[in-house]
Amino acid sequence: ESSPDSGKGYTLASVREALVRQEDTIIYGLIERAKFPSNSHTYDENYAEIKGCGSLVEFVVMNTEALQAQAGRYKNPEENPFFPENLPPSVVPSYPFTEILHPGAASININKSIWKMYFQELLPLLATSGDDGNYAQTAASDLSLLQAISRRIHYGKFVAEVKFRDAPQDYEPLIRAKDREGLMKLLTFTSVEEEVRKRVEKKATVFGQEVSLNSNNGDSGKRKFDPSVASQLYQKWVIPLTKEVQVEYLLRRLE
Ligand SMILES: O=C(O)C(=O)C[C@]1(C(=O)O)C=C[C@@H](O)C=C1
Repeated sequence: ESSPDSGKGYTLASVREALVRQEDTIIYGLIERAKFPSNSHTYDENYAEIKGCGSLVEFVVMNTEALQAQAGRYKNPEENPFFPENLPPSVVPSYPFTEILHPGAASININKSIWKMYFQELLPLLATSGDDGNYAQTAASDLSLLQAISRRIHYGKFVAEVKFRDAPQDYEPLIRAKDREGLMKLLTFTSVEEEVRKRVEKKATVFGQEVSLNSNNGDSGKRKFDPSVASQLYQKWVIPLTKEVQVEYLLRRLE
């Protein structure tokens, strides 16, 4: 058995609880990004003219990640950088994070796909067209939302680990056969996915409403963003990519 045997506190129920809490962070992130219009200069390589960085958002993300790496962010196995190349080492004392994951987990980082999805698919649904000049703030809100989405998707590593520990006899033959389809089927719980999508849409509706003290006005019906964007995000990208991470993790689990 090559796996670390610590991490007994992790159960399928506890990792699902963590996923539920992360929904809040993602929805707040959507609300914060929706506060700004599209601000296309943030993403325009010809606008920023920053050497070696491309667009302003890349400049902000690369430099923020470098600073956060020094402050120890990526010592936590839940965190995965968007630009892992040339990150400076941590300058702070290390914390003994529970080593529940198989070492192969470190080689899984699908942030390139998440980045593409975010800018090509999600942002056009979320941001209304316009320009208010707040490019730095826009880039900062993109980064914190990207980090929340990335953390959730890569949390699939933890989900896969507890599923494997709960039923190694079911997973091992599929892993040895490199049977991606079989693994995908075994780790899928359709009814749980349905619950996740419904809860996310409900949270997006509740968190996104205008709160008024004047009870006569009641709910003005004004929304901070379209709740269906949150459910689409989960249905089309977050859940499928979390499952992809689980398959990738399981394929490395017996190495
Ligand atoms: O809760 C699980 O079992 C997960 O694997 C997480 C998740 C999700 O991404 O929300 C993914 C696959 C399952 O079909 C159900 C839900």
